[in-house]
Amino acid sequence: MAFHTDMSSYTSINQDFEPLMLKLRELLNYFFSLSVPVKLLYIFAFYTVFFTLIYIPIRFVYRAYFDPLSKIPGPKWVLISGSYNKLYWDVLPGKGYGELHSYILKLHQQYGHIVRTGPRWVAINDIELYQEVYKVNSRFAKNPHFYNHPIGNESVAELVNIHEAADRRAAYNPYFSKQAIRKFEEPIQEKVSYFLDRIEAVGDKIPLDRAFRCLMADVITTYSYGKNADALSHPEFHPDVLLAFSVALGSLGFQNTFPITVTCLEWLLDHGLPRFLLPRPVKNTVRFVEECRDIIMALKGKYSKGEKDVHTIFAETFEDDEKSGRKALTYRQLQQDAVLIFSAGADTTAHGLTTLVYHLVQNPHIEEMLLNELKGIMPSPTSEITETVADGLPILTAVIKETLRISQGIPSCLPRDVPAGGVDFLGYHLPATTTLQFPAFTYHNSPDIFPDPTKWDPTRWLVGDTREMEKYWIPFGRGSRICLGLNLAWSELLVTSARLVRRFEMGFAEDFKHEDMEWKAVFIPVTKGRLSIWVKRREE
Ligand code: HEM
Repeated sequence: MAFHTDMSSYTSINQDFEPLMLKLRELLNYFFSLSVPVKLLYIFAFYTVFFTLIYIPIRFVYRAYFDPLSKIPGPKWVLISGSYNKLYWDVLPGKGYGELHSYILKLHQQYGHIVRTGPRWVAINDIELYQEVYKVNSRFAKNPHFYNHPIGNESVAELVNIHEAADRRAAYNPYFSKQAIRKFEEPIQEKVSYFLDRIEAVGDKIPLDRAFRCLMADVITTYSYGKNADALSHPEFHPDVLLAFSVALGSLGFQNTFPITVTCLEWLLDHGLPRFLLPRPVKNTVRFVEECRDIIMALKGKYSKGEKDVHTIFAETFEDDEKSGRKALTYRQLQQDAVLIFSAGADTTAHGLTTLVYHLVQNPHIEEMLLNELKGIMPSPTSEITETVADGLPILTAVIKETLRISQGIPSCLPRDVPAGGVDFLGYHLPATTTLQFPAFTYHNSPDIFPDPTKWDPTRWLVGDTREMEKYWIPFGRGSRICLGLNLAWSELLVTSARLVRRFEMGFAEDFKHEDMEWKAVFIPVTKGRLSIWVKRREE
């Protein structure tokens, strides 16, 4: 069979393209003749136009209509860019900053129990599914993009590998059991006594939120490192160490989005960058991290010489554990855990106590109920109360539970990833690596479970069957990654609030403004301003 080719058509196509090719060649010649900066400018302009007019719109259409998650309801704007979402909620100052939890609550009210909140993010409002995801030995691991801050990505809280995390926690768990904390009661009582004396001496315009932070910092450092940070003796309750910690906390979103900046800073410091060139907050933060590291390394040195007289929760991490096969922690892991335990132990509990006093002052009838309960056990305003006794008091327990519900514990989303094989939730298939969000804020604000949910009302815990409320009460998280310091925090909350309320009448100071108690979620809740109060010792 013969093939007949019509060569004349090829010739005509070539002729059609010739002017175009010539134009293109001219353009290229022109481009190569430009200086380097102008060339770079052109490249930048080309990419900008390509990304905004072609890549982003095509990707958006795919995400909105063809992606496996596209059937899940939710607003469309969140699909434009995951990176932009991160900037909007965690980095850029503005309406969104620290408010993702409340946005998610609104989305549930609008779209239902499951809602798409980003290209790969799905938020869920269903307590049975929460329990499935946050259970002991769950297959849903912590999300590696969220739990990734250069200052802590090797710490126990940011370990995303389930087995590694279980191993590390096994080293710390014995120090955080109820019995272990009870053995430590004396130093807690001592520090609470000093705290009460200090605020009594100040009397008026006490920045109580800061004083609570100092108290918690002193407890956690004594408990963890066997070394008191001595924050409470600071005249304004604002020592450098806590200032540094606030800076580190405030920069978490930035660190997470631009980790390279911290890596560069570390590299520069290791290679001789003079400290005086750093702005004061950064300098303080660097010093804070280094101090935690030095304390922990000194302890390790002592332990390796057999001097084990100092109590430290790090004892099991200094050497290999032959029985379980666990390796000793590296220098960096130890440093990061030292920083983490300090930070996890100070601000969370302090924010809870701040919220407690803020509401108690506004609800004298609850204060009266609590005081009467306490008077039955603490005969004088300066009486102490043990954790064991305090733990059985119904009104005190109700006040703390309601406070942690309102103050949220950690309001951030604490995201978990769908494991290999995907899952079917609420009628939708969620493929592996979908990131699930279950902020406590959603559950603590369920109106069917907690009627009038924004109202601080401890009496709701005192009537009828509270089992359903307990299920929805998740300030410490649940499952294998539940708060490591839960028993310590509970003990601090009980003892501090009981002794504070028994000893003092309290009121807002003249300079206090309610708007100062508005908070944003910077991982944990951070209030806009100070809880400024006066205290007066109650009569015997
Ligand atoms: C009222 C006080 C506290 C609250 C509401 C609270 C809340 C939480 C929550 C919700 C988590 C889970 C985070 C996640 O899933 O990523 C957590 C983890 C953790 N908490 Fe607390 N916490 C408190 C006090 C403390 C204290 C006093 C310590 C002291 C050691 C502590 C140490 C930790 C650690 C190390 C983790 C990480 C555990 C892991 O990832 O396996 N917390 N906390």
